[in-house]
Amino acid sequence: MSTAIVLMNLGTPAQPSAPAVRSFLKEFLSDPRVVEIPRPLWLAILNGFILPFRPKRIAPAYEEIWNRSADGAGVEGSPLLYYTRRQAELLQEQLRNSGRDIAVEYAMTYGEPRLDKVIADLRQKDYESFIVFPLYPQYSATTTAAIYDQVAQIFRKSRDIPDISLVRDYYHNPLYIKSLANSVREHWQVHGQAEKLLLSFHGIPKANVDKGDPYYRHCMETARLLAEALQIKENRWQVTFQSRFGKAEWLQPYTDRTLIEWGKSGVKSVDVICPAFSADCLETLEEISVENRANFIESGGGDYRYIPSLNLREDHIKALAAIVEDKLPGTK
Ligand SMILES: C=CC1=C(C)c2cc3[nH]c(cc4nc(cc5[nH]c(cc1n2)c(C)c5CCC(=O)O)C(CCC(=O)O)=C4C)c(C)c3C=C
Ligand SMILES: [Fe+2]
Ligand SMILES: [Fe+2]
Repeated sequence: MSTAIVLMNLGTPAQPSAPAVRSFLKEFLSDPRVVEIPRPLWLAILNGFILPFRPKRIAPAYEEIWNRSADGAGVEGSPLLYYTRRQAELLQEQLRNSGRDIAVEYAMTYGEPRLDKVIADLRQKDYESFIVFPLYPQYSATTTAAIYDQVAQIFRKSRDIPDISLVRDYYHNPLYIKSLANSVREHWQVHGQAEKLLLSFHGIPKANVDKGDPYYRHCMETARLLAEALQIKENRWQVTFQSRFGKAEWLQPYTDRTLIEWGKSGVKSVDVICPAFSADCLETLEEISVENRANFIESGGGDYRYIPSLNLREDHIKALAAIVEDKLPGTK
């Protein structure tokens, strides 16, 4: 039976323009998995207060990061899309090198390429078995479950459903942790070790965790495993949560406030890593590398150094290959 893998990430606007950002945000923020406010109220807020203003404010930030991939490839487009496409190509190569002739494609939860289209194309080519692999190491209903919903929706009307499996999370995978640890050590070799290591995860509303989303636990466990691999003392690292959206309380402590406090209290240097992002994107290249750098330095902090996402690192691709191998028919 021929198996195909579909790597998935969140999605990104087609262009760094206000209309393209608006259509991306409309699709993304209309998903009830992403925002759990009662539908009629939320749609009124989204259409009346968010979509008329946010795209104009965010489009210049997308314009800033467009093309800015860490490997300097200068490929036109969104870094998230670029990295996901290259991750798929490299994962296919990696699997071929270990004797597995498997197709690896990619899709986005919102925007293009769409999962339904990618799966339909693969079925046309006679693939009968699929592994859908969300590139979110830590599970959250806001991200991973949204992909599960799409998979269920795609096959809702099929009589003959293919063999399909999904990767739920991989925050505890030893090769993922090793790859994070290697990236920090390599960064230290070049820049030296900063006074603090900040592990900034994308936030979600606190209420989601209170209602049972395991995301917070997955983030804390990722941090513990990484600190253990790096053998750093507890007072040298801190977990924070970034990208707060709206007025409700999100997971704390917040990245921006922590960096401002550290700046004010005279922290001389900080290394920042974002373990929830398998690829650099707006949230790392702009919010972390630009906005939060300014927060730290303008409040009196010293050196601010961003450690890139795992992106196309060889050890990252090997970790992804090992996770896939565990899911392949006959191996588990
Ligand atoms: C509104 C609620 C949001 C939740 C919940 C959320 C969870 C969440 N998101 C990611 C990963 C990414 N988010 C990205 C951008 C982004 N996220 C939100 C909102 C929520 N995210 C918005 C509105 C945006 C768009 C930018 C903006 O308007 O501020 C991205 C980057 C996309 C890109 O084009 O580069 C990623 C990746 C995770 C992992 C997560 C929960 C765990
Ligand atoms: Fe997000
Ligand atoms: Fe953001």
